[in-house]
Amino acid sequence: MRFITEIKTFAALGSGVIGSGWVARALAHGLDVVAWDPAPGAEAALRKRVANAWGALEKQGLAPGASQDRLRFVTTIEACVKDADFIQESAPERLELKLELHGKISAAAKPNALIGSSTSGLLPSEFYEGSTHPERCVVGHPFNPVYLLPLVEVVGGKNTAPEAIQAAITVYESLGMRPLHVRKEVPGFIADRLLEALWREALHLVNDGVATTGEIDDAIRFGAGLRWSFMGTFLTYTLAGGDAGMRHFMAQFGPALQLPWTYLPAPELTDKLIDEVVDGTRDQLGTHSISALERYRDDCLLAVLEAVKTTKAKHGMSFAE
Ligand SMILES: NC(=O)C1=CN([C@@H]2O[C@H](COP(=O)(O)OP(=O)(O)OC[C@H]3O[C@@H](n4cnc5c(N)ncnc54)[C@H](O)[C@@H]3O)[C@@H](O)[C@H]2O)C=CC1
Ligand SMILES: C[N+](C)(C)CC(=O)CC(=O)[O-]
Repeated sequence: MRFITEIKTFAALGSGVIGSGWVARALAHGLDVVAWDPAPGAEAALRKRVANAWGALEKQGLAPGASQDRLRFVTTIEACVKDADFIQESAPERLELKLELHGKISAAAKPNALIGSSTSGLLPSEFYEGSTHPERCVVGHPFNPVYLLPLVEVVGGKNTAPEAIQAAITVYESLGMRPLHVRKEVPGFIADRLLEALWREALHLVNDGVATTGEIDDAIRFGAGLRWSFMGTFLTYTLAGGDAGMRHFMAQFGPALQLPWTYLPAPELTDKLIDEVVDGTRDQLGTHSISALERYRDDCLLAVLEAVKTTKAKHGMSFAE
């Protein structure tokens, strides 16, 4: 089967935080977008989110013909997918819901149109179980905000054709993304395994009264967060080993891994902990609205992306390296 990789029409099912991010990215790349979401008021909410992202996308550079007017909102799954060249599902993270939804999506879609799911960690072999032509079904796990962050984890299930993985990578690249093929189908894939470990420890620190949510965020944003935008943990720690590199680093800091610094199992989400986290982040928000902070975040990300791109070029590297 030849899967469609030159896409003109992008279908988005589910238009919450992530679905609307996909819609904004696809529109900015000059595609026609058809969207469906069953919630009352979903179309207005989607158009508002896309409008809030558009300023950042204009600064980054729109493809010729890109326009918010090329978004069409429809009222059925079938109308959303029947003419689509590529389909991206961003529905709630519930296995039963995705299983049922993908049965309907895949039955109505063109047989060679690729189907991607934004799931953060559910297994494609499970939720594509009842799909028609499951060989074209993949996970394309993006990162928020989808319209700016390049990473997309591409994961196949037991029925996914290797050519479909390659074809999905081609499509995501055409949308300006940096696909990472997760070769083994494991819950949480790669990135969320890492992010969730950090998140668990952060919740323990709040629960144990060690730090507020704001202090924990400061511990990230003024330290490791700055270097993570251009260098990952393994290479960073190689440099931290000095001239002897990772071998010296392992000898010096490896034994500390045996000390009980981290808990890993998540704390119980008691009402008290939830209140502390919510109150802490409310203090951090201050008088800023979510959409104002989204625009601030987008401007910061554009600045970081541009700085990393320019600096890599100075060192003879491409952005994707
Ligand atoms: N929020 C995040 O940071 C990230 C979320 N994801 C994944 O993206 C997917 C969507 O998550 P969010 O956008 O955060 O959720 P959300 O709650 O913001 O949006 C979900 C949307 O799905 C709609 N919906 C409800 N039932 C539906 C159905 N049967 N079919 C289609 N749509 C339906 C809702 O009306 C809502 O607009 C999930 O699989 C999640 O794991 C992936 C990366 C990051
Ligand atoms: C919280 N989350 C697991 C849904 C986050 C992601 O999947 C990726 C992200 O954007 O951090």
